[in-house]
Amino acid sequence: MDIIFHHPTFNAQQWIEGMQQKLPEASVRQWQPGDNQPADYALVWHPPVEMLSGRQELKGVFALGAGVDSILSKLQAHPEMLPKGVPLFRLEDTGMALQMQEYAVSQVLHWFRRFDDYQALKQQAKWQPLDDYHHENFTIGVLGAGVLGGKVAESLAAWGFPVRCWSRSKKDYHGVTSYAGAEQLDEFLNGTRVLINLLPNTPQTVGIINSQLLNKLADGAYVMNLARGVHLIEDDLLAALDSGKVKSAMLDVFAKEPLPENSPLWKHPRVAITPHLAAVTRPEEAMVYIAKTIRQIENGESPGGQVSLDNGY
Ligand SMILES: NC(=O)C1=CN([C@@H]2O[C@H](COP(=O)(O)OP(=O)(O)OC[C@H]3O[C@@H](n4cnc5c(N)ncnc54)[C@H](OP(=O)(O)O)[C@@H]3O)[C@@H](O)[C@H]2O)C=CC1
Ligand SMILES: O=CC(=O)O
Repeated sequence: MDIIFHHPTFNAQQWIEGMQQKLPEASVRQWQPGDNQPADYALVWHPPVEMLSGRQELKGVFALGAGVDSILSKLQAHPEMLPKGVPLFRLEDTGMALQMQEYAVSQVLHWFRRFDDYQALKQQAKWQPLDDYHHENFTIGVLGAGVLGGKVAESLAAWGFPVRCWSRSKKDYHGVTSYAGAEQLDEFLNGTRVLINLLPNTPQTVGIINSQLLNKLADGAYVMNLARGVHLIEDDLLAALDSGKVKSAMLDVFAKEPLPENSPLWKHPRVAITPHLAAVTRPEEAMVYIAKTIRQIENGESPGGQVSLDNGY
């Protein structure tokens, strides 16, 4: 079995040795331009078109992340990049759900305990106890209730918050009210105080967090974007922050990354920023998952994690 690997920043040696150890029967190599020797599987992130095109012999391509938007958008321009019938897999959880839970829970508690307000008071050397917020007025809405959104929603429900989620199909997560489809989006938004985005980037979800949507949230809402920058219209968020409709935002992803130095988001006192690391690929967990999936394919089973090219996620 031959496996080729390409990632613009990961330590290729670590991945080659790790995969080799997990699949001793495999021969794993870092793909180099000009290498068109046969391969059974490809592990990729931002793959050059020539790495995959024409490789009809592939039994699977593995995206080394959860979101496959960058691969799918490249496929639009170069459909030959994924030969017909070759399945595309992505990482499901592999340690990312826990990271997303840590990120979301810590920030929700930060807002709920009004640490942002106390930080602002501290700047003025003001000793001033504020009114408590109450769980019943702190409804959390998670946009996108898949592998990551579902786990985030459940972890926040465990803290006693009213939690709801929105997805294409109905969910049954513990302590979480499920809304599904475009027809239930308004109901989901109505009363949502904290909006957390974990949708995939698809033509249906681009620009979904816009003025219209923000205006449907509870007054003084909080917005956390953990999915993709293109989901959020940044100017609409800034307007909602300035009007007071949105009280604070925590952003991990941006329409343009790295976020340009002249973006007004940097200087906004009620916007917190992290550089797209809410949940990163953990090599060891990812390799265990990929090796298991490869074994399932080799045994003729149908593993999970296959991307639907029709749905775009
Ligand atoms: N900032 C970061 O560091 C990271 C960001 N991400 C982002 O998080 C995203 C989510 O990952 P993951 O949870 O694994 O993905 P999943 O595919 O498991 O979940 C996606 C969810 O979105 C729902 N959804 C998709 N399209 C629509 C739509 N049009 N309307 C309503 N709901 C929709 C799906 O509904 P249904 O269940 O019904 O299909 C599903 O619940 C990734 O695509 C990636 O962009 C991921 C990792 C790290
Ligand atoms: O943003 C990261 C991913 O895995 O998707």
